[in-house]
Amino acid sequence: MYLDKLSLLHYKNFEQQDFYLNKKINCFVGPNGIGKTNVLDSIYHLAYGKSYFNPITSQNINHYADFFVIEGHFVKHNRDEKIVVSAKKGQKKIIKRNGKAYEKFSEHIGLIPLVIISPADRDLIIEGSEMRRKFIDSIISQSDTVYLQNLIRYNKTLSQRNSLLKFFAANRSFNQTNLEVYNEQLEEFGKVIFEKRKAFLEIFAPIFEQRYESISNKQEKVAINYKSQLSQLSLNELFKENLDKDRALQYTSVGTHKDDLVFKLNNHPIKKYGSQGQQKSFLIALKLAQYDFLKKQNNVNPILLLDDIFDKLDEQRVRHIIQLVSQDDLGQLFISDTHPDRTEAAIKASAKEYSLINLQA
Ligand SMILES: Nc1ncnc2c1ncn2[C@@H]1O[C@H](COP(=O)(O)OP(=O)(O)OP(=O)(O)O)[C@@H](O)[C@H]1O
Repeated sequence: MYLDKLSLLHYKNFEQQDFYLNKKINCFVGPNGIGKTNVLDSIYHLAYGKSYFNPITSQNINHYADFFVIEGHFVKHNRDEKIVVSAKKGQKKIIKRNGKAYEKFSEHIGLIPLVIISPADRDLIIEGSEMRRKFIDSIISQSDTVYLQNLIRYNKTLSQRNSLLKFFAANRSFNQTNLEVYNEQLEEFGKVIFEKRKAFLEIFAPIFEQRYESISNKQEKVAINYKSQLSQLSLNELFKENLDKDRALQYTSVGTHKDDLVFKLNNHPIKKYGSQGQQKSFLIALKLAQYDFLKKQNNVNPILLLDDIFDKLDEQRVRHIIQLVSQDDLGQLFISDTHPDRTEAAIKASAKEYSLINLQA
C-alpha cells in the first residue's frame, strides 16, 4: 500500500499544494516552522480522520480561510482508494472514500494502516494512564471492529452511569435497579475490552521487547505489564465493593477506564529512571511493534511516518533505526528532519529509492 499523491488546500500553514510521492521513501526537509510536521499530520489525518497533534478541527484550518481539504490517492492491493477529509468552520467534518461520505468515522478506521513516530509520543511515558489506554485502543481498533464497538458502547454507558450518580446526589435519592441496568451493560462491554486487551498484550509485549533489543543492541531489558482491576475481580464485584465510594465521588471509580500499562526498563519505571535517549528508544520500539502488529493483522505494509525523531539519539541508534525501517519488508516511509544532510546520508546508505522534498517559504 502506498500514497501516490497528496493535495492540501488551506490545511494549517499550506494554501494549496500537491505532492507527487515516492512509493518507498519521502523525506521532507526545510527550516523550523516551514510545515514538515504538518504534511505528515495531513497523512495521519487521512488514515485516522483527525490530527495527531491538534484534536481541535477548526485549528487545523489555515488562519486565512474557513475550510480545509486533504486529498490522498492511495494504492492498496492494486486498487485505487481516494480519501478526502474536509472541514468547514462551524460544520461537521466529512470523510469520503471514493466519493462516498462515511456515516460513521469508525467505519474508516483500519482502511489505511499507519504508524507515526514523533517527539509528541513522549506523552505516552510522562502523562497519565489515558494516553496509554488510547494507544492500545487505537492499535486494537484498527484490526478489530468488535473491540471498537464495545469500547464506544462502554464509554457511552459509563457517562450515563456517571450522570445517574450525579442525579442521585443532587436529588438526595438512590435507586439500585436503575444503577443495575448500567452495571450489567458495563460488565458485558468491559469484559470484552479486558479480555481483548489482555490477549493483545500477550502478543504485543514480546514483539516490543524484541524491537527494543535490536535498537539498544541488547544492552537493556524492557517490559510492559498490563494493570487492570478486572484481573482480580469481575466488574460486578467491583461495583458492589465500591458502591459507597462511587456515590460519594459521583462518578464510576472502577472499570476498564482505569486500566494502565506499566513501562519498565531494567525492572524500574522508565518514567522515573530512564534517560531521554532510553525513553526515546523505548517509544520508537513501541511504535515499531505497533507497525509489526498492524502488518500481521492487516496483511499489508502500513505507512510509517517518522517526524523529527533523530535528536537525542546516539549515532549507533540512528543507524540502527534507519536500517530497521529501510528493510525490504517495510512499506512507504515519510521522514521529516531539519537536517537534510543527516537524513540524506542515512537514507543513501540504505540503498533504497527516495525523494527529497525541500519545503520553502
Ligand atoms: N491553522 C494554521 N494556520 C496557519 N498556520 C498554521 C496553522 N497551524 C499551524 N500553523 C503553522 O505551521 C507551522 C508549523 O509547522 P510544522 O510544525 O509542520 O513545522 P516543521 O517544519 O515541522 O518545524 P520544526 O522543524 O520546527 O519541527 C508554524 O509556523 C505554525 O504557525
